Amino acid sequence: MNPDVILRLEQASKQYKGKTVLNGVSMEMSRGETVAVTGPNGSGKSTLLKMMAGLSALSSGKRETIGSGEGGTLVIGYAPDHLPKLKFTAREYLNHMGAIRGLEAAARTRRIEELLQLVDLRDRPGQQMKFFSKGMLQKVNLLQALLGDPELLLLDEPIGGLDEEAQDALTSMLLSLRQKGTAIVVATHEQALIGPWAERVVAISDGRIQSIAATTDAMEGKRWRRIVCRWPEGREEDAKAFASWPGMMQYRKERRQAVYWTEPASSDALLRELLEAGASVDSVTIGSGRMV
Ligand SMILES: Nc1ncnc2c1ncn2[C@@H]1O[C@H](COP(=O)(O)OP(=O)(O)OP(=O)(O)O)[C@@H](O)[C@H]1O
Repeated sequence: MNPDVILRLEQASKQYKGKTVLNGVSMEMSRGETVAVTGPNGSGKSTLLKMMAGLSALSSGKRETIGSGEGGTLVIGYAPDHLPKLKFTAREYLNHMGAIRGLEAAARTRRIEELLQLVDLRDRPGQQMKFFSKGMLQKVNLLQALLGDPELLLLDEPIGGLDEEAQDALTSMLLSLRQKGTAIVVATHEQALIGPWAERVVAISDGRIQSIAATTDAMEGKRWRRIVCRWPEGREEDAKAFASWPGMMQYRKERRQAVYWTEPASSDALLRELLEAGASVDSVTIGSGRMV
């Protein structure tokens, strides 16, 4: 595994009662990498995040993680798409979650107060979460994911219910976490949330990755190699599997051709592997900036 890779899914599939909701998904997350997962309702975004979090078992395929926690564990923070309305106050709930994550009492209180400073929760003293608005619950949800100082942060539709001010605060929080080296995956419908902080956008539909693309902001001035090749009939899955090759910036299927944009440092190895795997290369182009 590439030394920066902290999580890897290989041909991961998920079935619920015989119905396939994720089908052969391969993807890697590296330290500090930021990814937005987009796709229509029911396409499998939440399922993908739960599998990445280790909360939902794979029906088939492989999940590997390597982190800097005890014994190489990866410290993951996960915020589901909503929190239930519980009979706890925000502090009680966060304290409870912090204890589950193994934070000792003093550190827990410090961390909770530090995190509460980041969001303007506006709860009343002693107010239980069952009386919280959707936006207030969402803020607590985000904070519980950040409690353990995660190396990988997984946020499922974090923007739902947040007012404009809170959305801006979330974006700047994601940017500063990225600078700190936290890897972030956000499942979202909101284009506004993608641009400023995500480097890659993974589009899924019908339980499969349809494309992986670098965002325009992330591409500014970046150099790439564009490799166009043809795969023999029936090898679509192999063609797509290369989309998660290390250094891959974008993959697109164009009629009978597969087009890969890769970082220059990875392009020779990628070319060799493509040829060895049976693809025939039509062209290699050098470029920078927007990938066309
Ligand atoms: N626990 C479950 N049992 C049975 N089916 C499930 C379960 N969880 C998800 N599904 C099904 O899996 C499919 C993918 O659901 P998922 O929640 O991952 O999609 P999504 O892209 O996150 O959708 P949305 O944008 O609406 O949140 C859906 O058809 C859903 O009904």
